[in-house]
Amino acid sequence: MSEHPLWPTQLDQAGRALAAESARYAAMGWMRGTSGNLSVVLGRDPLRLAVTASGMDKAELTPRDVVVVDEHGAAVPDQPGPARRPSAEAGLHARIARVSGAGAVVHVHVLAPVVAAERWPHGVALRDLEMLKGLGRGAHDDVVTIPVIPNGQDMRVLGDAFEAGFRADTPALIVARHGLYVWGEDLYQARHRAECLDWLLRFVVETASGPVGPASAPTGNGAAEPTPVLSERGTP
Ligand SMILES: CSC[C@@H](O)[C@@H](O)C(=O)COP(=O)(O)O
Ligand SMILES: [Zn+2]
Repeated sequence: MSEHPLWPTQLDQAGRALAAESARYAAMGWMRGTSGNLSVVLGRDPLRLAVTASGMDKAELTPRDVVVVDEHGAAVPDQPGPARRPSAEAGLHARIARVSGAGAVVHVHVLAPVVAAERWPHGVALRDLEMLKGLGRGAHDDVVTIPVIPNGQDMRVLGDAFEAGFRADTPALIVARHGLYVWGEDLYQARHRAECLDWLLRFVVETASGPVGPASAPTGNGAAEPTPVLSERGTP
């Protein structure tokens, strides 16, 4: 018997949405290989999320390739669907959903955030760009700093680092040398934010100037000097 009587219906709806969104991100090249994962909140008391199953081709997910997890990202007993392992990063999804109050969290392996974090490892500052309105922020007279945390495999450590830098008005996080997390009220708001943020981060990466070298003094971007990166064409 399921923990919650609404689960089978809720999970079916969530599974359809998660599979459709995953296919869309995969077609965009943001979920290469088996990378990336998505979640939606099913309930808050106690916290329960439907998260994409681990290690699967995210272009090919079916509505049954989702797992219900708890506030720590652990699969709860008596899942309605087939046995699946939850995303290895479900713990960070749950933490983000709990701390931010978001209804959906998306994690994609898109390149621009990772390149930006390489250049500004203490946070990527964005300002004076119309696309900031897509994050719910001002196009002018506002500086939006996207936090950067180090990569790791322990989701509690990543969750602590996320929470330490969390601001309610900044719905995104870059995990260095890894990828991007964005959240919103639902999967659609989260995607719209992710798309705007990709544009913004591509802009700052492609318009950044200055020598490539070890991180040092702050720059006009409000973060650190660049460290070595490859361009999107793969050249230094
Ligand atoms: C190219 S595999 C990348 C994974 O290690 C991980 O970072 C990822 O995004 C997907 O993990 P998953 O467990 O399938 O949700
Ligand atoms: Zn990942």
